[in-house]
Parts: sequence; structure tokens; C-alpha cells
Amino acid sequence: MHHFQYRNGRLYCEDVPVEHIAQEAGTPCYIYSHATLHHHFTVFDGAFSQLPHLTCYSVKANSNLAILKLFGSLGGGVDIVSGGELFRARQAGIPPDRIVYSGVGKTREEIDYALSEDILMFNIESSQELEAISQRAVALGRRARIALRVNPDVDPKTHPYITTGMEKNKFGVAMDEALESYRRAAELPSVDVVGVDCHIGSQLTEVQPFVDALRRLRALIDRLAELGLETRYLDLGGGLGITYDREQPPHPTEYARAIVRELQGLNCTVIFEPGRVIVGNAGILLTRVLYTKKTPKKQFVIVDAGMNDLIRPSLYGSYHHIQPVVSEDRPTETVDVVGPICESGDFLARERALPQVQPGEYLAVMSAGAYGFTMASNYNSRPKAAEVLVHGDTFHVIRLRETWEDLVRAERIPEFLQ
Ligand SMILES: Cc1ncc(COP(=O)(O)O)c(C=O)c1O
Ligand SMILES: N[C@@H](CCCC[NH3+])C(=O)O
Repeated sequence: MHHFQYRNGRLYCEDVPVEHIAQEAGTPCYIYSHATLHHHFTVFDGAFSQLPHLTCYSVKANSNLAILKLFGSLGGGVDIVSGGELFRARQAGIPPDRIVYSGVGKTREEIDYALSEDILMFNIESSQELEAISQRAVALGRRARIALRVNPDVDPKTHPYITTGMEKNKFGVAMDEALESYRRAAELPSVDVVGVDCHIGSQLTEVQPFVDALRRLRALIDRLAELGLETRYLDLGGGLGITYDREQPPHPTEYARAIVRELQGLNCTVIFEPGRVIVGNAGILLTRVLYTKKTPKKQFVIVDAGMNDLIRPSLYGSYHHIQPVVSEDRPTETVDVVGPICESGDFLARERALPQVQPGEYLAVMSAGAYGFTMASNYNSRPKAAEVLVHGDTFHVIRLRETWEDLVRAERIPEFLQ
């Protein structure tokens, strides 16, 4: 479904020309399509309609309150990895019984907060974390529902920085240790063992690694049943990829078909934690060309968005399609699209064939809805960009552009320096 399209040579998001947004909200600016977000969520969630399931959108992909509110209103829950994400989710009205909490480094403060909110399930990543959660639940007079995040050791065939379910990764508990940990969990006070969890990586473009992981989890579930431990929730994590360039990831319905086939005969609620597949292609980063510059070796297009706004190209060498907002016939040239940050690694594209562009014109960096704004920083004291949600023929600023004042607000000069 394409809600970013050219009409009469102008790029639109739904029924709004993106230039209008740039003029009002300034650049750089993230723009999301409500219709795309809605469509992606309902397609994913609907693909599992024949199963008892819960789609827990992964907040880290895009944590804007308006977006969380939308998914909550569609019956979604969330997957969180910090107290800050829990706070956001609650602010957006996500009910605690639709919240699952993963992450290898949950602090005592975060554990206490999640226990006090009575979230659906902690996905436990180590034996020490298990003990800590039990202790805090006892201390607070609460019960902690838990799943063990197991590391099934499958290769998701994605970028090495974003694999999570291989033996060498820091995530989860090794398969061999899982049974022992479950035995221990069953003895611990104030802990209810309710599930099994895994998440093997992000931007997967094949179904097979998901199927392999699921088969290993099913074997574990059978062993747990022999110990008298019933699995009420099977959490399969997120990770389904999207098309940035020429990738051909499975459509959510194809992914669902493969998963449902493997679940025959299992009697539990299945949880999914999709992030990128829901929001990735629902957003763009809009930027303005500041200058063009030719050096003996290179042709640069210098834009007002940098690695602090969108770090994926610098961090993973990721591809994002870049296109002028005004489409017209012009010669192409091979350029590096770079930002204003004082790092040579600050680029949005390298050696990219792009129509010849002029200072002042706008470029759209496509597929920027996931891990765009959420990974933004204030490096070089750059205020974070605004975020805008388009809904039909209107648009709403869902996060104001930061100001220079915002950047210094939390800082204090001690008296001896004044
Ligand atoms: C535990 C967990 N769940 C879900 C996700 C969401 O992943 P994706 O955006 O690839 O669907 C991630 C990120 O990889 C994660 O670490
Ligand atoms: N941030 C990564 C994905 C990591 C997912 C988090 N576990 C990206 O932009 O592709």
C-alpha cells in the first residue's frame, strides 16, 4: 500500500504535498502516514486471526505517543525494553495486561515499576535477573509472570549487529540451560512461569530461521509440560524485514502461514513483537539541500539531516532510497549525500545515482519510519527533528522540533564556575 506517491510531479503523503509540511514544520522532519500505519498493523494482526494471539508492537522501532495510541486502539499491546518505554506505553493508554518486557539489563527501579504496573510478562534474559525479579516481587508483595527468553542459536542471516538469537549474542538463556532455569523459576517465590520467548534478530528476509527457532521452542515446551509447567504464552518476538532496496522479505501473510503450520496442536496464546514491518515503510525523513560541492574525487550533496537524525546508514551501512520531492526530468549524477555533522561517517548515501539537485530543494529519505527518530541523538548540539502524522488531507505535528533552549535545559553550571 503506497501512501507516499507523486501526483503532478510532487511527492504526497496521503493527500498532503510533503513540501507543505516542510514549509510549516521545517526540516529535517519525520513524516508518517496514518493510513499506512493502520494498514500495516491490521494486515499483520489480521494474518493471525485464526489463532489466540496478541500483537505487541515493539516500541523501540518508533515510540511516538500518537503511534502507540493508534496501535493500542487497534487492540495491540507493546513489547518494551526499558522503564522509559513502559512509561510511554502507559501514557499512550496501553493496558498493562498487553505489555511484555524484554532486555538483558533491567534495573531494580525498572523492575519495581513494571511490577507495580502488573504487566503481562517479563521476558527473563539471565538466571541473575530471574532471582532479582523474584526478590523484588516478594519485597513489593506482587507476583511476577515470567517467560524465559531462550536463545535458540539459529542464524537469521541479517546484519551481524542485529542478530540476537545466536550463541555468541548477549541475549537470552542458552537452550541447554533453559530447563534448569525453568525448574528454578518454578520454585521461586512470587514468580509464575507462564511462557516461553525468543527473538532471533531484525530485518529477516526469509521465513526459515523463524521456523527453525519455533521448532526448537516447541521441543522445549514439550519438555516443560513433562515437568508440569504449562506454557500459556509463546512469544515469538519480532524481526520480519521490509524492502529498503531490492530485498524480498516474505509478506506478513506468508510469514503467518509458515508459523501457523508449525503451531498445530499447541494450545496457548501466541505473542508477536513486530516493529520494523509495521512502521518502517510508513515514514520518511524529509531534508533540504543546503549546498552541493564538487571536490577532485567526489560530488557531495550536503543536506540538513545528519547521522544524528538517521544513524542507520552510518551504523550498519544501510540503504535508504533518496528522491527529490519534485520529480522532473533531469540528468543524474553519482553523489554522496552527507549531513552537517563533523564526522566523515556522517552520510545518508554513498556513491548514489541521484537526479541533479539544487540548494533549497527538498529530498525524501524513504523507509525511515523504524529506528529513525528513536535512534536520533543531539550530537553536535543539534535539536531533534519534528515528527508529523498525516491523516488524509491534514497533518499533525506529533512532536515539536527541539529548540536550542531544550538542549541546555537539564544542564547546571556549579556555583564555583559561575
Ligand atoms: C526483543 C525484541 N523484540 C522485538 C524487536 C523488534 O524487531 P523488528 O523491528 O525487527 O520487528 C526487537 C528488535 O530487534 C527486539 O529486540
Ligand atoms: N536498530 C536496528 C535494528 C535493531 C533492532 C533492535 N533489536 C535497525 O535500525 O535496523
